[in-house]
Amino acid sequence: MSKPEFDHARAERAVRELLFAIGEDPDREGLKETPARVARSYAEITAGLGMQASDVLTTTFELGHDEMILVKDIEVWSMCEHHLVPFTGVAHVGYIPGTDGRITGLSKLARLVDVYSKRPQVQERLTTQVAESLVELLKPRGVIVVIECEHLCMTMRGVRKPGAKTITSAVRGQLRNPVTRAEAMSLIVG
Ligand SMILES: Nc1nc2c(ncn2[C@@H]2O[C@H](COP(=O)(O)OP(=O)(O)OP(=O)(O)O)[C@@H](O)[C@H]2O)c(=O)[nH]1
Ligand SMILES: [Zn+2]
Repeated sequence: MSKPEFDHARAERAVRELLFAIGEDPDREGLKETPARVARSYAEITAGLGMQASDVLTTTFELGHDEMILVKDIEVWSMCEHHLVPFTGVAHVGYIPGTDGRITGLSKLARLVDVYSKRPQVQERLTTQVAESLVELLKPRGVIVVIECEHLCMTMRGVRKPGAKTITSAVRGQLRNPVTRAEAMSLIVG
């Protein structure tokens, strides 16, 4: 699949239109550079659209490790696809290597979260995409992904419930076993 290109000129035109729509003057001093800034900012916060999991899950090692590996508290900044405002929190990503004992670099798990969070998203899909790409690319015996986020669309507008957290999980393979799952959850919560 070819990478979608970010169209800066189009984004700038759209921001200029939006400024008109809210009754602002995009040509006034303080706003002159705003369309270009917002376009650059959107290119950055949607950069995951131009990437796929295989771009980041590159380094794998044959370590013969067959116990769970868990990276917790990975910072998440994503964008709610309904309102285009951020949702933010943490992701916990764990897996039990496959029978070949192949593992990946720890940072790659955090990069994987970035691939799927840097785009318009819903939290449920983000959670499943991270889990399923690990299943596909690492062939692990089990995977657990738990994501806890606060959605600014529920905080700064609409229902206005600051502090409300949404928790989603995706569990695959041996981590569905109640004992293994409980061990993973105790590491995440503890
Ligand atoms: N399931 C799910 N819902 C989300 C997510 N992000 C935002 N939403 C919800 O998407 C819904 C969109 O509802 P709509 O009724 O179409 O939009 P709205 O009128 O702006 O809704 P309010 O936010 O209730 O004011 C809202 O209930 C949001 O809370 C997400 O990641 N997952
Ligand atoms: Zn929203």
